Amino acid sequence: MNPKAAPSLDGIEITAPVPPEFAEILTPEALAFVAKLHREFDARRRELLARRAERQKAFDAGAWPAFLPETKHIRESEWTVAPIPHDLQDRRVEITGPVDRKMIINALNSGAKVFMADFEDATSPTWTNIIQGQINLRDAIRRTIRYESPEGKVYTLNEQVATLIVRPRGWHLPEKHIRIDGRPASGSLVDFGLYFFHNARELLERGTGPYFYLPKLESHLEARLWNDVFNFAQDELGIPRGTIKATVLIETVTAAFEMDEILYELRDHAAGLNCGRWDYIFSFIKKFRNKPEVLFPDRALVTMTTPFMRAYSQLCVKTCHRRGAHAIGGMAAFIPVKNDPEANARAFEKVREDKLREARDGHDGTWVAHPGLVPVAMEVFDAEMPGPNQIHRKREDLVVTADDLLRIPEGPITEGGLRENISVGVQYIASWLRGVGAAAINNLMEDAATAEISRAQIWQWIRHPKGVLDDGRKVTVELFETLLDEEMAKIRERVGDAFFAQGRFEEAAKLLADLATSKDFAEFLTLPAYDLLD
Ligand SMILES: CC(=O)SCCNC(=O)CCNC(=O)[C@H](O)C(C)(C)COP(=O)(O)OP(=O)(O)OC[C@H]1O[C@@H](n2cnc3c(N)ncnc32)[C@H](O)[C@@H]1OP(=O)(O)O
Ligand SMILES: O=CC(=O)O
Repeated sequence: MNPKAAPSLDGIEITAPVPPEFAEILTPEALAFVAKLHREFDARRRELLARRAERQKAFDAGAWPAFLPETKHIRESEWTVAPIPHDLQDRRVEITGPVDRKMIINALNSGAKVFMADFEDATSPTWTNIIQGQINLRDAIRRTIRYESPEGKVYTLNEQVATLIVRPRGWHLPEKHIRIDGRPASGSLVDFGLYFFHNARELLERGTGPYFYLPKLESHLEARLWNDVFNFAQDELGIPRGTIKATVLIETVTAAFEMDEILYELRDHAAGLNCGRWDYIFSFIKKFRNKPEVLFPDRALVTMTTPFMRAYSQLCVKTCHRRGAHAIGGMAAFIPVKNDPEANARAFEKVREDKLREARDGHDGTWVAHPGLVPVAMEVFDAEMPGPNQIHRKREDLVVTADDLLRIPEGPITEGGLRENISVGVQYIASWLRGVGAAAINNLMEDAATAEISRAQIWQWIRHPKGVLDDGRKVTVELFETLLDEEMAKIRERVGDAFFAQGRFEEAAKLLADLATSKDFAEFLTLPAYDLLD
């Protein structure tokens, strides 16, 4: 791009305030770049979303996902992804977190190898969060970031920090405050475009690069769209193709059948795949919600050792290693428990077990949600993985079939499980509406993906003829509403009247009730919730 040419801002409209510090991100050049991405790719994005809806109709009519016959040659031929840069070779522990200023500093300083800065499920996409997040990342990359807490504690970066990877929003999410040619811009292209425009060169000059996590892909065609976006963006800024490196979250059941194809589409840009386990569970329930055979037990009973989950994570390892890419594990939702040493020790042990299984299965690294968990995961991977990664372990012994990927978990639905889904759903949505996209609830990390599981389960249990509690009661709208009232009373008692009144709990409960009881299943809770956000 010629920096001297005046960018055209025709057709670009910003419907939210732009104070001077936001204007440093929303420069005419950066906005023109985002608009170019939009004009080139938004129609395809919308076509791919329509394709998702068509596929849903086929699942509702009885079809199941399968390994695609038309891409057999990709699965069966030998090829590898392009070489992985030096600072993504060792990814044994990755910490994730929202693009909050203090947390960015804490995460980069945490001792983890990688920090995944999240514009997606850990961030409530208020206008301030999104644009301030870009400011925070810009300053972190240039090492000028500083934060002073209300108590006067000053935060700055250590000499040695984690490698930065950014997760833009998924293809389904709009950015309602930026309209281009009369349409809301894509959240993915806004997050990617602003970050890439402002930072790609700076990152390269500092010896790293523009690295991304790509969420919620449902097919290799969606990966192809990202690849085309990357090529276009690199050409526009005069950066060699292949500079961007992307790790794709395998967090939809349809993507699990297209892991080879996704890596193939992105082969010049692919760094690996990651098992986004919470969204994966959500996707499984969502895609098959209308199938009589599919009914999940309580959320707490579906874990990484449940056969369909284990099958998909093992297939991820095998696929990645055959293609020379990293297979990153997933998130243990346990976080440190304050003021209860026994519960804290149990949480750490759960995380340790989870990471040990991942390391032994062949994963090259894993996710943690909290700096306090970095040493636990690090210790496990240091003991199990002496080299920077274990891509050499090809795991040819593993055979994972379509049936393995589609094995339905079994187990009871309990009143406790229903109550937990209701309580967590309300508390998380209320937090999101207050502008906080990741929250500690009942000593677990909850983000958009975990709340999606909760509300999807309630919806399905109400509708499925076998949605029956282990004490014989059918889950109905009436039972849901009774328990919702009771859980709301408990939340009120716990948080106090004043916070309850201002904490958006009533709106959250209404939204949860709409999501759980409406005839149609909402694709993502963050879409109707976004209408309630500034
Ligand atoms: C399913 C998925 O998509 S997973 C990926 C997306 N989800 C996430 O990234 C969630 C990340 N985790 C978090 O946001 C947080 O850990 C929470 C919200 C769960 C808990 O946060 P808190 O309640 O602040 O925890 P806690 O009080 O124990 O924090 C202690 C310190 O660690 C910091 N901290 C906690 N988690 C993180 C994190 N992930 N990154 C950076 N710093 C963190 C806090 O800011 C706090 O810092 P301070 O002592 O300097 O003030
Ligand atoms: O994005 C991660 C997940 O587990 O979902």
